[in-house]
Amino acid sequence: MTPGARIQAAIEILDRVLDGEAAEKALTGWARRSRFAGSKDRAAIRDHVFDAIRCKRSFAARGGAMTGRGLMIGLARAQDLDIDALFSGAGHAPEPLSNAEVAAGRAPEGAEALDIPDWLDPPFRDSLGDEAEAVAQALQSRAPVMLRVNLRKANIAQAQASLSGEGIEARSAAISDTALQVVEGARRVSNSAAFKDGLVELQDGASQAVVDALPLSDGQHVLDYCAGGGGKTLAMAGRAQGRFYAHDANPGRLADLPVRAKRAGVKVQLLAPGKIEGHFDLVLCDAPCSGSGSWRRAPDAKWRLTPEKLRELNGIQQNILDEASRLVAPGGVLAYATCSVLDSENGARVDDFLARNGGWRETDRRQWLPGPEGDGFFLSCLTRN
Ligand SMILES: C[S@@+](CC[C@H](N)C(=O)[O-])C[C@H]1O[C@@H](n2cnc3c(N)ncnc32)[C@H](O)[C@@H]1O
Repeated sequence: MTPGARIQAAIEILDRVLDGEAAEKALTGWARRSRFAGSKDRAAIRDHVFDAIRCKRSFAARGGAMTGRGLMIGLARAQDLDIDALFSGAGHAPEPLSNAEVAAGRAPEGAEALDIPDWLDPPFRDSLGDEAEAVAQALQSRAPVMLRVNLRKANIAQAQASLSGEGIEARSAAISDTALQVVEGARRVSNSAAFKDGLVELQDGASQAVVDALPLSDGQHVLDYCAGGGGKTLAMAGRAQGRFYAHDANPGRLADLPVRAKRAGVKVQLLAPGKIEGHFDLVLCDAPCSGSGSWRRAPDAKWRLTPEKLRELNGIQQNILDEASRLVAPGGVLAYATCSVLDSENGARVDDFLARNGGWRETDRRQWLPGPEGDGFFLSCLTRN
């Protein structure tokens, strides 16, 4: 496909996304209908689509319309691409710009320029203070591809050597001593021997840093209360020799965990909702949240969040803290984490829990902002007296 034809494909996919279809579904549907497209075409189109969703407001302003075509004109202007060459009308490229389109478009301003919804601008700024603009800008760009080295199976150097043998270059990252940042060959990772043999997992750097910060030690009974796919369960099991349990309100989410645990060479026991017995030394609640710290990876979530949905999430987070706190042994730790940068999901939830419950003290609180090696994350460790 020519660069122009890739732009036309992105326009068609974005029109579906603007009509309400999820980005991944729109991309998959397009790929299924377009067997002629090679893997490089699909990757380039995916990049265009995700770049445009991350910067939907600012690109629409620059491009003069909130349409697939407007977004791609905005992208071409923002990224200083050759518009006449891309919008040539030749072959499968989009039609040249009309005089009205050439005249349309303006520099975005304020929250629009930062690609933050207007309603969210005040709580976003209140939560992040002087860092708000830098964080919004970080959320406008692509996320790094990060791996976690499974220390049960390899050290950093061994994992790097194995990856390198398959054309994947990865450098160690300051955010965690298990983290590698892939700098070349990212698309080959999931088919590599290092991945299939359990030496590495795909995991964001800040997710790894959160696990590094947990008070884990050998022999503990550890419950991952909101385990989802089990990324953090496996990261914890990679760090210490203990008994690891995974639970999720939606047990279907745990479906892949047994296979992943086997690949990683660790044991994890799954616990069904309502079937948790006893107390644990450490209970991790990686709570459902807005995902605002990881909007680079899932940018449509940024535009779907509403004040009502955020309030609903705050209620769920409060209930999870209450439920999980009952499972912590005396002297044990309740670790509350989100991949959000919004205070209503982070510090405010913990403060509310502490105000309503005696017998706990906060022994750690940390915030990671979206950066070159990781997403935004929050962690609070509450120790039970
Ligand atoms: C942020 S995700 C977890 C991601 C996972 N820890 C990982 O690292 O891959 C949050 C999870 O919480 C689960 N969840 C939602 N409400 C819950 C509840 N009341 N109790 C337990 N889990 C819940 C969701 O099904 C979802 O899988």
